[in-house]
Amino acid sequence: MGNNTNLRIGLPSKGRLSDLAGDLLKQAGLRFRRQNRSLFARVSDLPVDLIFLRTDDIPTLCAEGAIDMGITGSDLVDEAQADVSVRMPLGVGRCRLAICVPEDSPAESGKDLAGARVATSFPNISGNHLAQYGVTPHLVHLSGSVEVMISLGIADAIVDLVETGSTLAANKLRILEEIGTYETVLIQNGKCRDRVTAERIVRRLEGVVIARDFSLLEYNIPKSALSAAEKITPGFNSPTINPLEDQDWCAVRVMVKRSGVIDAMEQLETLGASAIMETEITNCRL
Ligand SMILES: Nc1ncnc2c1ncn2[C@@H]1O[C@H](COP(=O)(O)OP(=O)(O)OP(=O)(O)O)[C@@H](O)[C@H]1O
Ligand SMILES: O=P(O)(O)OC[C@H]1O[C@H](OP(=O)(O)OP(=O)(O)O)[C@H](O)[C@@H]1O
Ligand SMILES: [Mg+2]
Repeated sequence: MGNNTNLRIGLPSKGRLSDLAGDLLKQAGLRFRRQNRSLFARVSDLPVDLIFLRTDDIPTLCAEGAIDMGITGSDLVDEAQADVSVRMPLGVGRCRLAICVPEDSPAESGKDLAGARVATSFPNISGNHLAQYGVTPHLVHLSGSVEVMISLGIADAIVDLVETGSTLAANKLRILEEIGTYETVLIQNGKCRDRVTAERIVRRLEGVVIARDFSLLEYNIPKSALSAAEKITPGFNSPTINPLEDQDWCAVRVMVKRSGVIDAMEQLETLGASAIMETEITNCRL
């Protein structure tokens, strides 16, 4: 282990969030090298140690103070009922938690699950969700491969994560009801060892997460159409507008949601804009 005063951040040691978390930190300028499967890495030039842990242990270990911050799924934070605060969503690892039943089940909602056997890795979330209907199912707590439990005869319904839905289709299951949507988050505990460094980490990650979500759009527009153009591209705060040699025109620089860039470009062109250019940004401070 490193120095006892260094900020400790817990990262998934394996699984689908492991690379996503490591890439985010690297893009945010944290330089580290994880020696083959080592559970610990020191960050260059910052008083930060990275501890590689199981994704589902990170909320509890953060609440207990073993780590000060962590990257994990918000589903796992809720399930662990851990006393941590979510500092920011990280824009990756989006998924839904759903109650699922066989395709040919007559059930119409979670209310129809009274007395049913429900297999899940999320007994707390599932139990609390069904309790709001006054339904207390028999919960079978498993750590994985939950979808197969209905055909094994262990369960009548399951509660599991759904992303594309292909695992459900392969097991001839359908969604009965969605419980919630989740994503990868940065968490922090209340007794953080080094708050100044923790804030620097939050600001750095914010820069990366916002940059991944936005593009920089530049275009020239007749001044007469400027206010209409500003409605299409209002910007993060407000657009930057510069004069052009032709006094009837101006140049605009503005942040635009990446998912809406093509649409915005088409609308601007229709308004009479020219030289419309999208630039990808990798990091920003707003
Ligand atoms: N399709 C998905 N299925 C499961 N989890 C997903 C999915 N998409 C995003 N996630 C997120 O990833 C978390 C699981 O991360 P984990 O590191 O355990 O990966 P894993 O690939 O499921 O590993 P394991 O092989 O141990 O099950 C979930 O809690 C959820 O937040
Ligand atoms: O909707 P989909 O895109 O099919 O994704 C959802 C599936 O992926 C996860 O399983 P995982 O691959 O983590 O296997 P596990 O059950 O061994 O954890 C999850 O538990 C679902 O089974
Ligand atoms: Mg899994």
